[in-house]
Formats: sequence, structure tokens, C-alpha cells
Amino acid sequence: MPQTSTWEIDERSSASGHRSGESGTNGMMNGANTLPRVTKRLSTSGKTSNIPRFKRPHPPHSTRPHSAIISSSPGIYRKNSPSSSAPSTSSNRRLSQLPTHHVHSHIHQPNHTLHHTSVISEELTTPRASTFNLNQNQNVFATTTTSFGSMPNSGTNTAEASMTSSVCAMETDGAVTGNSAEELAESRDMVSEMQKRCRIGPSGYPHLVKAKRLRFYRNGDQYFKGIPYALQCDRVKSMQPLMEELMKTVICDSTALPHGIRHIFTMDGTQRITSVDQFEDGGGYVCSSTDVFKPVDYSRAAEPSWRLTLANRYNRHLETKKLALNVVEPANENTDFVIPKIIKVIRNGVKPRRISRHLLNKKTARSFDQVLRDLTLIVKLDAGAIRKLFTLSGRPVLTLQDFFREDDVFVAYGGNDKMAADDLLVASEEHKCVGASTSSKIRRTSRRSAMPNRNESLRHDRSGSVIPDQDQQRLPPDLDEKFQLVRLIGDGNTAVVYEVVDKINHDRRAMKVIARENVIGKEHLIEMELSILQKIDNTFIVQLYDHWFVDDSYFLSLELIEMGDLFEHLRRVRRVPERDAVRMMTCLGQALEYIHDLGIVHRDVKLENLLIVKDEYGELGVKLADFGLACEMPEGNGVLTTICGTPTYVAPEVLNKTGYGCRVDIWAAGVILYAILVGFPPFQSSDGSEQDLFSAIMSGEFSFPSPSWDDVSWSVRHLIMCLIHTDPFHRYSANELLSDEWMVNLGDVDPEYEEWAHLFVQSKMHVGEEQETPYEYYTSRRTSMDELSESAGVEFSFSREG
Ligand SMILES: Nc1ncnc2c1ncn2[C@@H]1O[C@H](COP(=O)(O)OP(=O)(O)OP(=O)(O)O)[C@@H](O)[C@H]1O
Repeated sequence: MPQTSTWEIDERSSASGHRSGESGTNGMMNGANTLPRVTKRLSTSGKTSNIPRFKRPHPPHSTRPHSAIISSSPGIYRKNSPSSSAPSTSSNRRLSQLPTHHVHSHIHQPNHTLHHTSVISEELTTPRASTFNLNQNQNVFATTTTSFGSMPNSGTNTAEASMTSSVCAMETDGAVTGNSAEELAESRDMVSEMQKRCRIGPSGYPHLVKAKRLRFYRNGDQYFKGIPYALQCDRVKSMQPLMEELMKTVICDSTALPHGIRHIFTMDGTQRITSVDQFEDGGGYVCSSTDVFKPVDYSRAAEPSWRLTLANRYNRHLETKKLALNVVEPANENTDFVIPKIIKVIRNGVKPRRISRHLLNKKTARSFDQVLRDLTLIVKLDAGAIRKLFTLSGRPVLTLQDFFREDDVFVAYGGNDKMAADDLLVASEEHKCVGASTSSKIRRTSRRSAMPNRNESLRHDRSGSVIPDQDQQRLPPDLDEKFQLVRLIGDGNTAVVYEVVDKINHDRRAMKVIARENVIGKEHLIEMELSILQKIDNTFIVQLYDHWFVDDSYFLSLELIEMGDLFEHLRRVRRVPERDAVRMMTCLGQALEYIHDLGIVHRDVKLENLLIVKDEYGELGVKLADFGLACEMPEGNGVLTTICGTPTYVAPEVLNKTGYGCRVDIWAAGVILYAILVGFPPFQSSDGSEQDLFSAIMSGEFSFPSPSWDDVSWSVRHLIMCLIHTDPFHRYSANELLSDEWMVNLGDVDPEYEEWAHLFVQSKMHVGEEQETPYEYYTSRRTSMDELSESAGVEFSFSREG
């Protein structure tokens, strides 16, 4: 029976991103868009593809039937929901609708009479100005009002007290004349509302429920000293309105709380607050976007208050400059211009000098002084603190903003260091470490410019590793007895890889050799790589057979993959056809699903780390290699925070320092799928700087430019959008990648689905935002970032890895 199917976009989730009538292939998309739920209705059972497929040794957790929802995107959490203060809003509305004659009324209660003189509508709009004239029992209300007035956030509370008192004023037991029955009923409603908010004290008079004085912090933010907040449990009865109200305060910060407030923890993280009753008066609590608590000493959280005394001439220069520019030292520096950027700092001294890299972003670049302080820890001058910094063109760095101009290389001096004429000249040995941007001239190129070459290392301390005696082509004696060295087959930043033959059984192997000197201080990464590789046994991952530590070097005997890596393959073929791409993605998806199930994140998924294989049908596939940056996820709901990976493939949450997990590998898979189909990656820098690249990544905006993308299906573009999604919660998992319609059908999707995908992708495009250059190829590569600024304390500490 023929199969018919229809595809639907769930309007609830797609409406926000849809721009009807827009089309064209030159548009930009924002990876942050909410992806629509897609449901497929089948009139018959699902069809089976007759195209040969890779065997899946480990079935996915849940095999998704054809009719399942393809995108897992839940609804976006909305900030500032209008429902945040619903109860009082409705009361306010009712009060303000009342005729003003109500307010000049006498209230008769058994033991007292209140005379209310203020106008209710005024009280509601100007709560602090409200006054209560009490004929009797004035003290009762005075006490109550004072109690709230002393609370933090007392504006709201005073409003509340004022409103409640106004309600009191209307309880007249019929003494108010001229009221209609409707108005009386309305008054009664308000009275019962008031009664809910008041308790009858020992004197028989109502008094307001005392607010709990709380302090709220941002999860993981050691610099935020918290905000005081008075919680009125009678008004804020559940967590949702509380979180919405908090989100309107300064606590809401896109870096620390990228998805708003979704969870609140106790200060020690041992308890998640699920009900407002759990808050204790005087307590401190931590607001978080995720359910992962970050242990920070919140009670000591404070803006950094130290200052460096800049010495001598530089100091004078600084002061003069400040005076000239009329700079007033701000309490909190403006950081609007701060976007992620890696800077390289040359430690002044004998050449070749030590060059350190440091990532600046909103978290690490909060003030000029703080950056100097962090750099002092990283660069480790003999003279102690860094007192002076100059660009290679000789311009002094005097403000935070100076770090974010075109230069990304700086020379650091201590207080007594003297500048020499050739300090600003980079020696040839230093060029490799300093990278492409040694010149202050900006290289303005098109978005589709070539990327830095593979050997343009970002790791100054890992260059030049050739371990075995190359002249003699021999392994160390112990291993030489066992293996015959055949040829060098590859090299990376850390390792060189040889083909070897086992002298006993004649098996061919790859021997990866890592010199200890290349990983000094990072031995734990090698240990981690070994421990992870020992746990792994999967068809789609390069197998580790054995390992040794000899002559201060690590030797890893690995499965030999002879066809080279995907980067080299892409360089040869320029672009991979969809039918090959889908198979490669199936292999990668299987590998990622396997390691993610084991709680392992690879963190360096890239073309260079996918080795090409052929299956029994002669079809191309890949195997995942190089677990040099892989690590295990922290137990429980922990996240990773170490900044590492390779710039082109790095996910935005890594740069944002908001904590990340397995989905960073999925982002990289999306970048790979994009790159192999057209020969260039989705995110590139327009000027060759990482700063520009990172801001492109964090914006999540990429495009499918014509003509490169003209022949590529809409189904695969839809998949790419589900992989390159800035919100990791909405990004596909490995399992969802494998269950995607384009993947399941090996690229041969139903015309209806293709049509739906076409509409979907077009609905996310913003036409004309970027001028695309014609077809260009992705012909160069970038190496891993490793961990940036490992010495910069908490900002770059390992979460569990070290
Ligand atoms: N098992 C293998 N079989 C064949 N070639 C391999 C194998 N493992 C690695 N290679 C080749 O050697 C190159 C370098 O290996 P690898 O990526 O493991 O080194 P690395 O120094 O850890 O890399 P990176 O620069 O990413 O840190 C790979 O790009 C690949 O071309």
C-alpha cells in the first residue's frame, strides 16, 4: 500500500521565527531560533529504505518511529511574563475602578474606627506617599508599616501595605451609603482578599504577614554580591512568579543566567527550592538557569576591589592620558564592547619569549585592573605584577577597551622592566605561537576566506614534537623489539603518528607518540585520554590496543586507519556529496551516541579527527579519533567549564562560560556537516581574528549562500539548523541526529518532507543581511585551542578534569 505523509510545523513554537514571504538562499539564520515541532502523519506503516546502511552496533535508547516528533525543542522560557504579579494586579485594577467617594469613608469595626484620607488611586501609583490617619489604634498600623518600610525592596511592600489598608478602609458593614449591590460585592471581595493577607493579632487587629528577608545570588558568579529581596509569601505564593519578578531585577544577567532563572538553590547547593515556604528569613539563595549548582563562596562574592599601582613613567603616562581624555575612573567599567577574544601576551625577555594566550569575554574582562591581574597570574613575569602592556605597534594599553581594538598580541612588562628597541619585533621562532594576527593591520577579507593552516599552532608549548629518532627511524629499544616503524602518517599539536608492524603477528598498527615535554602540566589530559580510550569499544571509534610510557614519552598503539582524515579528503574532493555525507554523519552520530551514553564528551570533534574508512559496500564512512581533550562528565548534573576545543567548531556555551556538556560535540557535528557539503565552515572571521569568529559563533547566525548551497537539499539544511543551535537544550542530541528524517532515509526523503524543510528553512532566513562571496573552498585547518589560560584561577579551572 503506498505511503502518504504530511509534515506539519507546530505553530506554537515556530511562529516567532517565521517571516512569511521571505525566500532566497542568501539569507541568514539565527541558530537561537526556536525550532518548530515537526510531526509526521503516516497513513500506513513506515517505509524501509533499500539503500545499504551502516550497521548500528548499539541501538539508540529510544527508536523513534516515523510518526514521532522530530524536533525536541520545548517552548522557550519567557522572561517578564505579564502574569508575574497577577493577584495584586487584579486587586489593583478593581480598586482603581472604584468611585473615589469610597475613600472618604468611616470604617466601623467592633473596637476601632479608621479614617482614611488618601485617595486610593494615588496610593496605588505612589505607594511610598500614602499616609494613614488613624483615629484610633494608630500604633498598630504604624508598626506594621514600619516593619515593611525597613525591608529591602520596601517600595513594593509599602504599596502592598497601602493597598491592604485601602481595602480595610472599605469594610464598612453597610456604613458606606450609596453603594450599589455590585460595588458592595466588589468591596467584599477585596475584604476577603485582605483577610487572606492579614492575620488577626492578639489585640484583635489585623496585621500584615511579615516578609522574609532574602538575598539572591547568580549561579557561579563569584563577582555578584547578591541582591536583597523581601519575599511576601502572602503575595508571592509560588516559585514561578517569584522567578519572574527576580528576572526583572539586576540579577538577570545574560552571561551568568543565559536562560533566565529556572532553579533556585540554597547557598551550599544541597537543596533546590521548590516552594516559597522553604525560604528562610535572612537566608541566601542562588538563582540558576540550569539544574546544575556551581559551588562558589557566595557569602564572599564581591566585585573585585583591588587596584594595581602602576609604576613610574607608565603610571604618569596613564594619569596624563586619563587627564587628557578626561577619564573618570568608573566604579563599574562599561563592558559593552567586550566580546570573546583570545589575546596573546608575550612575556618580555630573551627571545624566543614565552607567549601565553588568554580568553577575554564578559566574565574574564570585567575591568582593566582585573584583566591585568589575571594576566599577571598567567604570564608570570620575573618582576611580578604586569605594570605595562604594549601592542606590537607600540601603543600602550591603558584601558579595558584597548584590549578589544584590532591588536591581539601584547608585550608585557613588570614595574622595573626597560623597553628595548626590538621588543616589539616578533622573532621567527615566536611567529608560530603568535599566529596570523601579528600585524596591527587588519586583514579584511571576505567571510569565505581561507582559514589558518593546520600547523599554525595556538599552543606555544606543544610545537616541534618528533619523538622517535627520525634519522634512524627507530622506536625506543623496548618497543623496537616488538614493532617495526614503517612511516610517519600524521602529526598534530601534541603527537606524531606512525604506521608500525607488529614483529610477531605482523598486524599493522598506528603508533601515536606524545612527548612528555609537549604536555608538561597537562599529563592529566593524557591520563584521561588513556583511561577513556580503554573504556571504549565501538566500530565508529579508533580502537586503542595498548600503551606504554617509555623515555619520557607516551606510546599508544591504535587501530590503523589508512585513508587519512576527513580534512585531507575534503581538500581533495572539495565537497562531499549528500549520499556520502549522510553516511559519514551516521558514523559520527553512532560514535557520539556511544560516548555520550558513557558520559564522555569528546570536545574536539573536527574534520581532522575523523578518519576515513570504507565499508563492505565500498561506501565511505568515518571513525572518530583523538580523545586528547575528551573528558567524563561530572557525576550528577555537573557541567564542564574548561574552555577548550578548536575555534571553528567551538560551541557558544563553551565561550560563554556558562557550563557545557555533551551537546558541544553535536554543535561541532553540525559545523562538520555544513563544511563537508560545501567546502567551507558556517562561521568564519571576516578579519582573521578569533574575536570576530567568536562573535559570529555566539550570535548563532549563519547562512546557506548561493550558489554553493543551490544543489543541497532543504532537508539537510534543516538538520544543520537543528545541530547548530545556540541553545544546547534545544539542540539535537546524538540520538535525535540519528533519528532525523534525512539521516534515517540516507538523504532520500519524501518530497513532502523536503517541501516542508524548504518552508521551514526559508522561514528562518533574514534576507540580505550578509553579502556572500561566490564559491570558495575550505582549504586550511585550525588546531585545537587546548585549555586557554589554565592559570587564570576559577575562570578557567577544570570542573572535574583536573
Ligand atoms: N589511528 C590512526 N590511523 C591513522 N592515522 C592516524 C591515526 N590517529 C591519528 N592519525 C593521523 O595523525 C594525525 C594526528 O593525530 P592526532 O589528531 O591524534 O594528534 P594530536 O596531536 O593529538 O592532534 P591535535 O592537533 O588535534 O591535538 C591525525 O590528524 C591523523 O591524520
